[in-house]
Amino acid sequence: MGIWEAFLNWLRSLFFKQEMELSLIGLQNAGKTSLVNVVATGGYSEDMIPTVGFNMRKVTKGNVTIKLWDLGGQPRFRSMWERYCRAVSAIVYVVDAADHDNLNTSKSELHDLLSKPSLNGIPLLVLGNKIDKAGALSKQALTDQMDLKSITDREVCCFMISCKNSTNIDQVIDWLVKHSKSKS
Ligand SMILES: Nc1nc2c(ncn2[C@@H]2O[C@H](COP(=O)(O)OP(=O)(O)OP(=O)(O)O)[C@@H](O)[C@H]2O)c(=O)[nH]1
Ligand SMILES: [Mg+2]
Repeated sequence: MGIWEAFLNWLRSLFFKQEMELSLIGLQNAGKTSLVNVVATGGYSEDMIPTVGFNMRKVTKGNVTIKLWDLGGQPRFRSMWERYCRAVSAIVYVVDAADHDNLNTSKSELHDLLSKPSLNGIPLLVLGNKIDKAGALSKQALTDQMDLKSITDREVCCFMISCKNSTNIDQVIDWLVKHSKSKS
């Protein structure tokens, strides 16, 4: 390519660079760290270590750089969720759609978090994970059980995914990219 074209490309990359920061929340074992791995590298493992505290990872998709805060879901880490959600463009809440015993806890933790005034209006993406498992809920059932219809003060979206089989991960990435902010 000519030098002029190269210059234009460079200029374009400056102007169209987007970035976003988001937090991954949800109970332990929901699959948050697995989702980060699938989005970042496409890799999946059964052998996961529970997240202690949090991890930060940067992932680039096209022109968008996404800074991901992957938080621990065990009860002792839940009190810090709110702090890591304050400045984000979106909250991603991961639910194990096949773990019927913990759905109620997952629902109340979500609604508790959203009741914090500091998080007013931040868009929410709810992901029902592990749909490869027999007994995983349908999207409608998850929407009902998580009482998502009662959330009316912000944008709410829900997808059913499997980190294991990479099902609907592209939809998740599309949604995230659409919610990124322009840097310039
Ligand atoms: N069958 C199935 N298992 C999954 C899927 N996604 C994650 N898992 C498994 O669920 C377990 C927990 O995954 P993690 O990603 O560590 O869960 P987490 O939400 O990060 O857990 P904490 O860090 O403790 O909050 C691991 O054994 C994963 O292999 C999926 O789509 N299908
Ligand atoms: Mg984790």
